[in-house]
Amino acid sequence: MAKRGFGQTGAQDGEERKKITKESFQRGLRIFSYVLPYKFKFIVGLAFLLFSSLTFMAFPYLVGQLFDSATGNSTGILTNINVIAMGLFGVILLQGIFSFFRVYFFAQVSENAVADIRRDLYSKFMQLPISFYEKRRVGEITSRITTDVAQVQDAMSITLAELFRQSTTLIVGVIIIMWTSIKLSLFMLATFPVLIVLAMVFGRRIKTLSKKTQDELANTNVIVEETLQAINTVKAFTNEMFEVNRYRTTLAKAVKTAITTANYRGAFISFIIIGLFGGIILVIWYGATLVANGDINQGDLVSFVLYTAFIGASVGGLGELYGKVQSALGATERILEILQEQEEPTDKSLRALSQVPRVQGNITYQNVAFSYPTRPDIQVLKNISFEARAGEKVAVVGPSGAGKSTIIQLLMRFYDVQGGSITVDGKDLRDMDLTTLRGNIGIVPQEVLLFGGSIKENIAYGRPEATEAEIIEAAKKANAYNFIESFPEGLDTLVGERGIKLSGGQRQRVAIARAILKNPAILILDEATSSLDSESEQLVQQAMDVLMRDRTTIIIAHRLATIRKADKILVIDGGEIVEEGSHEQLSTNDNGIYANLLRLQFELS
Ligand SMILES: Nc1ncnc2c1ncn2[C@@H]1O[C@H](COP(=O)(O)OP(=O)(O)OP(=O)(O)O)[C@@H](O)[C@H]1O
Repeated sequence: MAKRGFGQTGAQDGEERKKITKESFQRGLRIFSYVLPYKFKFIVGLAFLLFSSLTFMAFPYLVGQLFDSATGNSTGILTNINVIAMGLFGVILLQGIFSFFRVYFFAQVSENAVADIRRDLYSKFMQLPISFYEKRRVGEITSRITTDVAQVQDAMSITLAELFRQSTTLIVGVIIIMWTSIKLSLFMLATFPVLIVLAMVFGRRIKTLSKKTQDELANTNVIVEETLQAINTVKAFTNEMFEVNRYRTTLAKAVKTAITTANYRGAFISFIIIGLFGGIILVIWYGATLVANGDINQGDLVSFVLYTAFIGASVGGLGELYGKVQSALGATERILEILQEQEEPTDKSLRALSQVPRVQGNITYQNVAFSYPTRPDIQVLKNISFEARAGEKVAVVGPSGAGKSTIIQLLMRFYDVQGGSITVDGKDLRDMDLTTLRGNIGIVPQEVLLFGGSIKENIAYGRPEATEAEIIEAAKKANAYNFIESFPEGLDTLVGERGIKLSGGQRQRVAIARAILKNPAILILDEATSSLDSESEQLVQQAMDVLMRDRTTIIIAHRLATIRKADKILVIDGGEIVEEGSHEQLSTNDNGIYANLLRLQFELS
C-alpha cells in the first residue's frame, strides 16, 4: 500500500499571525463560546480582577495622604499617619486576596474551556477525511492541539486579565490625575503620544520577527518529529550525522532570528524605561514648580507621580499585550479553521458494530477514474470496471505504482471517485452511509500497526464490544492463540511502544484475528511483500483461508498460492485493467502481461 513515507512533505499552509482587524477580533471572540458553559465563574473572576485593579489604585492616593499628614499639610479626612499606614496595609491585603480568587476562578474557566477545545479538536481530527492529512504535515496538525491551544489558554487566563488590569489602570489613573491637577495632567499627557508612536513602530518590527522565529522553530520541530518517527530509516542509511547537521543548520537559523528579535525586544524595553523615567522626571520637575507656586500640595504631587508611573507601566504593558493578543488571534483562527473543516459523513448514532446493517458484498466498479486530491494532474486510475460477486475472491496484481492500493482506498471511500461509480449491492458508495460501508469492510494490511496496549485490546479493536470468549475464539481461528498463550501474561501481554515486539507473522495473525472478530461481509487483504519463514507463512495462510471463507475478498496479491485460489484476477498496469480472468485463462496467454508477471514476479514465491 502506498504509505506516506519519511521525508515526504505536504503542502505547508500559511500560519501568518493575523493582523488585528475588527473582523479578526470578532472571529477570535468566537472561541469564547467555549467559555460560555463556565460563564458564572468567568464573571466572578472578572469581578475579582476589577476589585484588585481598583483597590490598587487607592495605593498612590493613600501614599499622598501619608506624605501630607507627615508634613502637616493634611486637608482631607485622613490625618493620622498610623491610620493611613493601616489603610495601606489593608489595600495590599485586599489586593492579595482578590488576586488569589481572580487566579482561582480564571484557572477553572481556562483549564476547562481549553480541555473542551482540545477534545473538540481531537474529535475533529478523528473524523476528518484522509485527504485533509495528505495536505499537511503531522507536526503541523499536532501543533494545533498543543501550541495553538496553549496560546489560547494564555490569552484566556493571563493576557485577558492583564489587558483588563492595564486598561483599568490607564483609564482610572487618567481620571484621578485629571481630578488632582488638570495642568500637570496635560503636561504629562503631552509626553505620551510620542512614546506611543515609537512603541508602535517598535512593536510592529518585533511582531514580524517573532513570527519568523516561531516559523523557524517549527521547522526544527518538523525535523525532530520526522526523524524520530523514521529512526529506523535514518539508522539504516547511517544518516545520523546528516540529520544532526540538518537540525543544527535549521536550529542555528532559528537562534539567529530569535537573538535579533530579542535585541529588538531589549531595545524596546530600554526605550520604555528611558522614556518612562524621562517622562517622570519632567513631571516631577513641572510638579515641583507647581508646588512652589502653591498650585498643588506636596502629597498630591507624590500621588500624581505614582499614578504617572502606573499609567506609564500600563501603556508599556499594553504594547506587549498587543503582540500577545495578536498571536492568540492567529492561534484562534487556526483552531477555528480546523473546527470548521468538513467531517466525513459518518453515522454517529451507530454506537456498536452489531447495529451496522449487513451488506451482501456485491461490488461493482464502473468506469472508475481517479486522481489524488494532492496531485490532480496525475490520473492514477482510468476506466476501471470489474465486478466481485458476494463471496468471490478477486486478486489484484500488477507492478508497483500501478494503482492497486488506490482501488482499495476508493472502496473504503477514503476518497471519492472522479469518474464512474463504485457500488456495493447496487448502491453507490456516495449514497451509502459511511459507517455502514466501513463497518462491513475488514482489512488486513501489509504492515500491521498495533496500538500500545494489550494483545486483547488490539484484537478487540475489530469489535470493541466483543467478549473475552469471542476474542479467544478469533485468536484461535487466526492461528494466533498458541503464540499468545506462550507469553506469561497471555492475552494481557502488552505490545507497542512499551510492550513486547511481535514478529511480522505474529502481527499479521493479530490483524487477522481482528478481522475475524469484526466478521465483515467484505474483506481487503494486502499481502505482505516480504516473505515470512515457511512455518509462519503457512500459519498466516491458513488463517487467511479461514478469514476469507464466505466473504467477498479483494486481495492485493504477491504470492502465487493466493492468486491461484482467486476466482478472478485483475492485472493492473498504469491505472488500467489490462487483463482479467482466472489463473488458468491468463497463464496460457504466453504473450500476456500476466504470464510475464508470473515469470518475473511470482516464479520464486
Ligand atoms: N496519497 C497519495 N497521494 C498522491 N498520490 C498517490 C497517493 N498514493 C499513491 N499515489 C500515487 O498513485 C499511484 C498508484 O499508487 P498505488 O499505491 O495505488 O500503487 P500500488 O499498485 O498499490 O503500488 P505498490 O504495489 O507499490 O503498493 C502511484 O503513482 C503513487 O505515486
